[in-house]
Amino acid sequence: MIEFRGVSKQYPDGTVAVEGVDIVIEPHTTTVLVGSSGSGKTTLLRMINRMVDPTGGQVLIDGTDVATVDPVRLRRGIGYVMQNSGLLPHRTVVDNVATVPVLTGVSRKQARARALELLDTVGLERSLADKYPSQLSGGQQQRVGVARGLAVDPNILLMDEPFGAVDPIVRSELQQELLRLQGELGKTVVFVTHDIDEAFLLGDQIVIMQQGGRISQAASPAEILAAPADAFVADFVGAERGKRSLHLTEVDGRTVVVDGDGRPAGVLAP
Ligand SMILES: Nc1ncnc2c1ncn2[C@@H]1O[C@H](COP(=O)(O)OP(=O)(O)OP(=O)(O)O)[C@@H](O)[C@H]1O
Repeated sequence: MIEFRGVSKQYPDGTVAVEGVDIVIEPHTTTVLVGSSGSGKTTLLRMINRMVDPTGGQVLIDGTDVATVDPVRLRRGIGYVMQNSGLLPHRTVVDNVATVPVLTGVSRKQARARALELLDTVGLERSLADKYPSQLSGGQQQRVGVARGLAVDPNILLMDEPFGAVDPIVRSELQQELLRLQGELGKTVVFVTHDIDEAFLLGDQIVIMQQGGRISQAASPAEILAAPADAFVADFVGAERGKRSLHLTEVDGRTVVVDGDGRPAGVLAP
């Protein structure tokens, strides 16, 4: 279990990124931190693996304050997947996945064998193993990033906008893949996104952040939809959903799909 207790973060320049946050993240569940740009999502995520240290409060993993754990040792049990995959460009796919296990003392041969298995796990052909990241599509690179995050077999997987930089179709595939993976692996996943639809799809728990790094609501998708905590949540959930809600209209005898802003999104085949 991951617990935030009264956590705040003020950066040295005075910016308050996170203010008095309390969250409980149950094991083997997915929690999505969602909110607009600058609402403190990445800062919160990075406090779990001590890439950022809080200036107030505590972050606990299974009851232990992470401030008391050596960061390098802590990160061995926590996978991290970032936007744009963060792969090393001069290393092959298999080496990118195997790098951290090798650093932690696993033999090269074993790490490579495990990396190849992980390519299977994330739905990549093993024939890609000896290619370089630039030879892969954006979606394939993100899958390698997920494989790398899983390489040390962590209990906790942190994902910072991992699907933000790919096109909507690939994004949808990656979301489905993550749901499948999570069903198989049952990690404790903490996922950051701007996209409320992505949050509703992936999250067991959704934490809606507002500017100034305060939580507006932390609850299941159903609870948030049924009873938004305040006008901010209602607006955030409603406005975002409205934008994406599609409806059909008839134009010149053809059925056109129109989004919530009135823009045509496609034409249905007759
Ligand atoms: N190292 C830093 N020094 C000073 N201010 C920072 C630093 N990192 C982040 N901030 C500020 O803290 C606030 C929260 O940033 P953070 O990146 O956590 O938000 P976010 O919700 O993840 O945003 P985004 O969705 O744009 O990534 C912002 O105002 C940001 O400018």
